[in-house]
Amino acid sequence: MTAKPTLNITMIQSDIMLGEPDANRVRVKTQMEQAMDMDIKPDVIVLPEMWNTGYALDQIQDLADAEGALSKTWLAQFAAEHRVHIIGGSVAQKTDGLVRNTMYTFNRDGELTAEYSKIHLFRLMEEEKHLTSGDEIVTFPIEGAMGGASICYDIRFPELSRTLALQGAKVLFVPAEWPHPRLHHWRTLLTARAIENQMYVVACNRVGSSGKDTFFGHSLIIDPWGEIIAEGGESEELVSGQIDLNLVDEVRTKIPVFEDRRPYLYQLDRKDI
Ligand SMILES: O=C(O)CCC(=O)C(=O)O
Repeated sequence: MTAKPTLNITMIQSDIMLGEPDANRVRVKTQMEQAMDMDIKPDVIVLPEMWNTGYALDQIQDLADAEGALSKTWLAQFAAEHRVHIIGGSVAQKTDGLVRNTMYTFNRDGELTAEYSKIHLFRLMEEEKHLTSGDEIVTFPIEGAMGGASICYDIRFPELSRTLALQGAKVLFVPAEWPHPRLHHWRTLLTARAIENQMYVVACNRVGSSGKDTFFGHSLIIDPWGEIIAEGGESEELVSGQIDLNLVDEVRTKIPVFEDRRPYLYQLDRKDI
């Protein structure tokens, strides 16, 4: 399948009710329906991180979606019914007794195209005490091109987005629950990932508060030059923008970073440091 050069993206910059998966599903579904009612209908809908439970980590063993079954079923149905790609943010899901922070993606036929579990767990929020990390780097087809999966804290690890780009990803998707006061880090890291990998970055952050954390939204679409195409405010909203996949090739031709790499010089591992 040849790539559709332009894609309309809508990010669901939602608030999330702590520990209430049923209510969150209803809320997110309503917002997705609003997105499909817009004049410019999205080709791709993107949800935030852990939208089913929020960071209800103390109760996560009981709240996590068993094998992600419920989340997968209704996201697949929505994708097929509305003929839209869905980057399903992430959900807490429990498989074989282990809870992971997992992204599911679907194509317009409602077929599951990828399953990615967050590989870098965020100790500042004690994720590592309650969740099990994924151990696989994941790309997926999207309209004839390739998307790369990452979740929130993952963007602090440039090795991940570089590996995804080397595997062919042209768009990096980043569902997040990123709180104040680190807005400067959010913008800077996302922009850097876009510029250094000459790829689009589509980052959907939640809003609202939970415990001591306030999540600032500012969902972003950034192009391969590092220019901001769309940015949300700090309240619930749909944040939309159009991406042009041809621009990725244009930028990579103009400044051939991938040809100029010297990978054999970058081979340090921990024992060499
Ligand atoms: O890296 C950060 O500052 C925020 C990361 C985070 O909130 C997360 O991974 O859930």
